[in-house]
Amino acid sequence: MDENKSNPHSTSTSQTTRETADCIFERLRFQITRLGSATPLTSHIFFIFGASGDLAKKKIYPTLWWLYRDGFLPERIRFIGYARSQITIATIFEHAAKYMKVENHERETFQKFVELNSYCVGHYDVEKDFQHLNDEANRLSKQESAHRLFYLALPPNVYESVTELISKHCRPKPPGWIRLIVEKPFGKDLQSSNKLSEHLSKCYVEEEIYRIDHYLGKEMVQNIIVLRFANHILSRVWNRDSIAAVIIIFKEDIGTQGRGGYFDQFGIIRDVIQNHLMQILSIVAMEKPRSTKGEDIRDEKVKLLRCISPVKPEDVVIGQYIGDKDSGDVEHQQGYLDDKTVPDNSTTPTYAQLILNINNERWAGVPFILRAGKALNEKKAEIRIQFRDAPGAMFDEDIRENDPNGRLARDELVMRVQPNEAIYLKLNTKRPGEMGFIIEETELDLTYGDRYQGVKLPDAYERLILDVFMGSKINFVRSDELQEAWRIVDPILELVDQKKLPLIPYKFGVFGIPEAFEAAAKHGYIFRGTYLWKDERSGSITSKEQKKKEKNR
Ligand SMILES: NC(=O)C1=CN([C@@H]2O[C@H](COP(=O)(O)OP(=O)(O)OC[C@H]3O[C@@H](n4cnc5c(N)ncnc54)[C@H](OP(=O)(O)O)[C@@H]3O)[C@@H](O)[C@H]2O)C=CC1
Ligand SMILES: O=C1O[C@H](COP(=O)(O)O)[C@@H](O)[C@H](O)[C@H]1O
Repeated sequence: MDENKSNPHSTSTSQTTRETADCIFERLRFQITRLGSATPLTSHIFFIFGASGDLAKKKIYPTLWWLYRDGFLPERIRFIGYARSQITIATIFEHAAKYMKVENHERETFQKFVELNSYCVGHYDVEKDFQHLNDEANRLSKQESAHRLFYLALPPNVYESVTELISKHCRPKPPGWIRLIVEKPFGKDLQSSNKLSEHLSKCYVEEEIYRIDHYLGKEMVQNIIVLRFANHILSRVWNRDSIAAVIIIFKEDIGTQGRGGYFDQFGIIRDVIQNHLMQILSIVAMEKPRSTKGEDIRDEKVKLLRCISPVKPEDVVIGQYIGDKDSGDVEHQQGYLDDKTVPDNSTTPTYAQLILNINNERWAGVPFILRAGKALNEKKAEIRIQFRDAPGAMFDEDIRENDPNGRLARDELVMRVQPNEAIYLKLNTKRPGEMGFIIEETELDLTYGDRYQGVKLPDAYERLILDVFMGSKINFVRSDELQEAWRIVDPILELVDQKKLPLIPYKFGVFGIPEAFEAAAKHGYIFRGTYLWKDERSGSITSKEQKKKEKNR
């Protein structure tokens, strides 16, 4: 018998899930109105520059749709796409369709959203095109003082002219405000980044600029601050006395997939480490901010970055993927240089590991290892805090008998940013049921999918675009943070660009580069390879199933 039918008070799982999600949305909407900055009745215009491009199609249009669908955007809003391509808004929506994930019951709402969108053709450096865009915006919003948000989903070579012409021709009349969302890369090195910052500061005040780093919008990255500063038990051990090493890992199981034109000019250090991983590092290691205000948090991040010396060449390992001709997977047979958008003899790294030292009282001597690679065996991002060995030799005999490594495993706190967000603490326990002290590794586990069933975690772009509407800058990068992050990697980038560091080839689909593991071990990060994550231990999940699950999320 169907229990739900017989009991009017019971709900089906999907109903419960929907209700949980509704409660969360309701709470969020309340927070937004309380913060008041989205001012629901004032007109807003959201401009998407580079509307014909990849990011716009995959992330920006879908995010705007989800925010609109869930009732987070101001009532009076228009969206205007802008690019050089002679296309229509219909074409843009056709291309973005598969990323929008519109459900059948949402069709009517979606249609309303589509009707709020339009597209303007124009160049990125022609004054009259921007004047025309401004006229069009005024006509559509019927208000010259509508608040305006500009998303620059554009390659960096046009940032300067676009930002100048927006400021010159497309500012709203007061009291309308303007907010400019700038995508990374913010420059190519310290010098070009400073030049861009100087240029922006001539046309905009800092409050108007939102430098987006989408990792700052990820649930687990946002949780680091709470985990660290709302748990006394952790704050006592969060230092060099207890922590042996910290490793922040980014892995992708795809290659450049046709984005080689962009990637080859930047490489993995600029693409991922200088921004996403350095941002994570600064939150993991900063001192406690005075408050949760954006400026207080960013002040602490900058202070921390200032304690890091530029990376030394001996602390760097770089690599480039090659095709694995024996692989059954056609994509894995293609190396980086086989990508048609990559120059034939490119030496751009697709894998890098940098080991940093933070010269302050809390962290001196603790290696911070930043590791990122494309075309590896899995997609994963995580932070591992490895604690020091348990002192005293009490279990030595028992370990020698039972453990091939002859030493106790180190405790490790892992924050899995993606996929399947989780926080788990790896610990040693007595193997249950055994007579003696047979020790095995296990975990205290907070897997979000189990603990928070039915809770929808918004996509990083959803949170960040909403932040811009609300005028919250906590999750955006300040110019001095940016400057410090570039300072740390700048000398290494110079050596990489001059081809002065050995580039290690690795096969598409491998776990990583042995030289990087050896360097991490030499600095004190011990990887035993004996621990199995709970799902792997129980055999309940194979990596293919894991992938499938992730794809369906
Ligand atoms: N794609 C992604 O997944 C991510 C992208 N980003 C960042 O977002 C920004 C946009 O990326 P993405 O959408 O991939 O880029 P695209 O290469 O798709 O470029 C976006 C649009 O810019 C215009 N454009 C492209 N090349 C040039 C050029 N040389 N000169 C002038 N205009 C040009 C094109 O529009 P038209 O010709 O119609 O004017 C194009 O549709 C970049 O800064 C990138 O680093 C960040 C994170 C992820
Ligand atoms: O910024 C970038 O990030 C993506 C990875 O983002 P994720 O949210 O899927 O982890 C990366 O593929 C890309 O090269 C880089 O520009």
